[in-house]
Amino acid sequence: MDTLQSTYKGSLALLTDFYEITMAYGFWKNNMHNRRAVYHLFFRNNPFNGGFAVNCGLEYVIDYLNNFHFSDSDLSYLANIKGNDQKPIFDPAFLDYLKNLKFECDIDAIPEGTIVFPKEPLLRVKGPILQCQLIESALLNFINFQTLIATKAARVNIAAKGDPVMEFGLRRAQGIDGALAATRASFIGGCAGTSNVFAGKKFGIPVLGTHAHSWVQAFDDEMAAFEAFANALPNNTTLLVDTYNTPKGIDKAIVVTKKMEAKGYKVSGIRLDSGDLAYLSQLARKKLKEAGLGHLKIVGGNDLDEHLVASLKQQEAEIDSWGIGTRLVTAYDQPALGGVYKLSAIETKKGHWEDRIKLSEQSIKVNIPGVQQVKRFYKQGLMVGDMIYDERTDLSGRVKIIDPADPTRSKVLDKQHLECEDLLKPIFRKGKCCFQKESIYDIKKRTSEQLQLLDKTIKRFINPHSYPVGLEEGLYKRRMELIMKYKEESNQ
Ligand SMILES: Nc1ncnc2c1ncn2[C@@H]1O[C@H](COP(=O)(O)OP(=O)(O)OP(=O)(O)O)[C@@H](O)[C@H]1O
Ligand SMILES: O=P(O)(O)OC[C@H]1O[C@H](OP(=O)(O)OP(=O)(O)O)[C@H](O)[C@@H]1O
Ligand SMILES: O=C(O)c1cccnc1
Repeated sequence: MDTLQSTYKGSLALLTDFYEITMAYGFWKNNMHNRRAVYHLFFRNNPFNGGFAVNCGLEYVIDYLNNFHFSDSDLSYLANIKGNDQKPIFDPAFLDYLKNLKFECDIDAIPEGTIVFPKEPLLRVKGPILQCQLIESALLNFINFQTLIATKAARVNIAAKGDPVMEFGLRRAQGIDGALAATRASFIGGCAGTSNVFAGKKFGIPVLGTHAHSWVQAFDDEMAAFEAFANALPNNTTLLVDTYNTPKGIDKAIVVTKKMEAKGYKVSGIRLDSGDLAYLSQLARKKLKEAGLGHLKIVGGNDLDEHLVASLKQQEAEIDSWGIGTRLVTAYDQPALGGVYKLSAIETKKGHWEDRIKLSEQSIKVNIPGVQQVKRFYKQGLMVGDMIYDERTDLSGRVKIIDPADPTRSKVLDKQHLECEDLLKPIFRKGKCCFQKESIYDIKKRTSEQLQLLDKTIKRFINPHSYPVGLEEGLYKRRMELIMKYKEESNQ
């Protein structure tokens, strides 16, 4: 299914920052628009002070690029944008050029659900510079948000230790796509399903849920509310027991459940949404067991995140499944990933590429030049290090990776003895998609398999161990030489 276009019908070419279009115009005016360039999309720090991120959002990128075109109404909108002289900024011949523009870049990207780390390219775009530049903002929008939420979901699921986590975020999400994309990313990150029915239909993922406090308030008493709900949905009933008094609510749910079970129905369980979730869930479990209903599931929620879930687990809360909204879909403690898209090489003559960097006071912010690829090394079933290298480099035998932020940190990786794979896979060639779209279930499976390959010291929430990502020695030297060259030039 075409996820993006079926929601946002028509052209999305204007889903960009205005400066991308003014630069495109500048390239065209200077007859540079067909000069080939390479850009990489990457982030600099793991979100949530964690040790990893879950790559997500590529499907939106593919949909967007498969349909990339400027519609007539886009062009007439651009034709009406005026400069300081009150005259149109763009030459009509440029708008004609945009009208006939066909996307023709090569894209390589890391598949969704892959565990990724700072500095490494999640996506590489190579092609006419005007086209590479125009798509920057949309690509960052898709990948930054979904990677952030998939990572949050993975963390919550790690804390839940295999218990199902239901994503309940629609009502607190940042707008429609903030909810939709967050539901998709949460599922990929490990959630079992969503309360968002629109997203459930669109992505083909399970919809789940219980009932609200308003259901109980709508009846004269709680028992009547429970009975009415259980009778209406006898095989899909989870009763919310905390509207008035939780222990009494549990007792009433037990009475109603026993009646339903006597009639042969299967009630799912109860939900707790306030108070001390450890104490109340233990109390509920005791009461349920005493009533012979130990098999009922207890759902817990209320402003939870990975830290509270971990704490509740440590307190031996008797919670079987978790309902999590606000803090998951809004990435409450870190509202943006901060991924960037940087030019790293340009073709100056046919077949001759020149490295490009942007200097910064902070050396970590200086980007990596070249045409990058990422090689991941594995040892005894665990990921042991990632090497960013220039794909034109001949790599034979042992390779050394160096941390660009701290050259004293280096690691020798032996290509002969370690298993390894290149992470960036071909997605578009000359503007044509060459990647078989993956089902959301396969992507979710990849996340869970990849998390198994990651040492537990990297998955912990407090002071996680930092996974080794370094530059291949030759690329490290090239970057340093470029930094020195540009620094010397700017000092002259
Ligand atoms: N045993 C526990 N350990 C740590 N945190 C808990 C525990 N039980 C609940 N919490 C969390 O503490 C916070 C308490 O929220 P809050 O002060 O709003 O209380 P409440 O019970 O929801 O009250 P209200 O009835 O007003 O909604 C929530 O984020 C909840 O998930
Ligand atoms: O706490 P979150 O992680 O954000 O999870 C979603 C919340 O949304 C609902 O509350 P709300 O008060 O909106 O409605 P309700 O009457 O159904 O509880 C639900 O009860 C959860 O507490
Ligand atoms: O079904 C639920 O229990 C639910 C749905 C949305 C938000 N909070 C809870």
